[in-house]
Amino acid sequence: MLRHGLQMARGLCQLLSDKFSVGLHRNIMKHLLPINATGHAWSPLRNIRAVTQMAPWPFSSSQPRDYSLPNASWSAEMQRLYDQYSSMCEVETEGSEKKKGAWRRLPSYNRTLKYATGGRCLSRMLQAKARLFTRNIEEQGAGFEYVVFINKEEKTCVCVFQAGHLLEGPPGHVHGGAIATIIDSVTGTHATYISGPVMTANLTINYRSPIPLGSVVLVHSALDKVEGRKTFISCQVTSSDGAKLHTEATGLFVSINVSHLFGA
Ligand SMILES: CCCCCCCCCCCCCCCC(=O)SCCNC(=O)CCNC(=O)[C@H](O)C(C)(C)COP(=O)(O)OP(=O)(O)OC[C@H]1O[C@@H](n2cnc3c(N)ncnc32)[C@H](O)[C@@H]1OP(=O)(O)O
Repeated sequence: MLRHGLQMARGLCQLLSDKFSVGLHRNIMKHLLPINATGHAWSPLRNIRAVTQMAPWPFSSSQPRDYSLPNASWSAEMQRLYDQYSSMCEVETEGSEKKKGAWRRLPSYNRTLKYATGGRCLSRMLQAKARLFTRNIEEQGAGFEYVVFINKEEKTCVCVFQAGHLLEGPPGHVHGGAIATIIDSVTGTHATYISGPVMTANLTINYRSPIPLGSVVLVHSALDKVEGRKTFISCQVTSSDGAKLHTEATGLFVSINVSHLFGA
């Protein structure tokens, strides 16, 4: 329980770390880290620094898998684009100095908030088996292979996405629902980075040209505006060279108090 709670906390804190105050972290951590290994209440403020800074993973011999890293199923084009954006990311150099780069790769894990109950108690079985929709297929390359990079200065995101054979809709092409899923994931992650915890209120999609199964495409996400609790994002899915437009979308994301996910 502790391991999975901390796993999500690490991802969420990395996502939010540049943007938000300790006050928001306090709210999130209250839900993510309710008890420690000895059953005593955590002090979120006292432990946030340890959680965000801990490395390597202290509670298990194996780190949780970061699905945004390359694997053997990635095509040469996927790898090329990963390398291209990675080369523009900030990197730790010797002596822990950071080389400045506008881009940052976002890590990705296959568990989401473990304690979210949807307003009622989930069974332990369901909690244990819950997996992030896009990261629930064990066979590498069969489903969603993707990595998201965020540009902190331009407030844009790019996702390099390779659609596997299980995402077929029309013969030889990607299912519209799978395209909607990757768009929701990228724009939702982007909105979370900009505004903190959000939920998708509206997603409008125009499918312009089919995406061949197995191909690599780019999902470009841009911030349109923030109005109070509403974050508006627009998105384009293009071929990897940018020449062909596959899909266009706009999304509205509404900021939520995390307790919204806990039935409060
Ligand atoms: C916790 C974070 C974890 C992060 C981890 C990150 C790592 C992992 C990344 C994975 C990334 C996956 C990203 C998937 C993201 C989902 O797929 S979320 C799932 C799908 N979405 C839902 O289930 C949402 C269901 N709907 C709701 O819960 C509620 O309707 C909402 C959206 C929270 C809004 O309810 P509310 O808080 O009561 O707000 P409400 O007062 O109704 O509306 C606020 C404003 O928005 C407007 N509005 C609301 N809905 C609409 C609408 N449909 N159209 C137009 N305007 C609207 C209202 O008119 C109002 O406007 P103003 O009057 O302020 O101008």
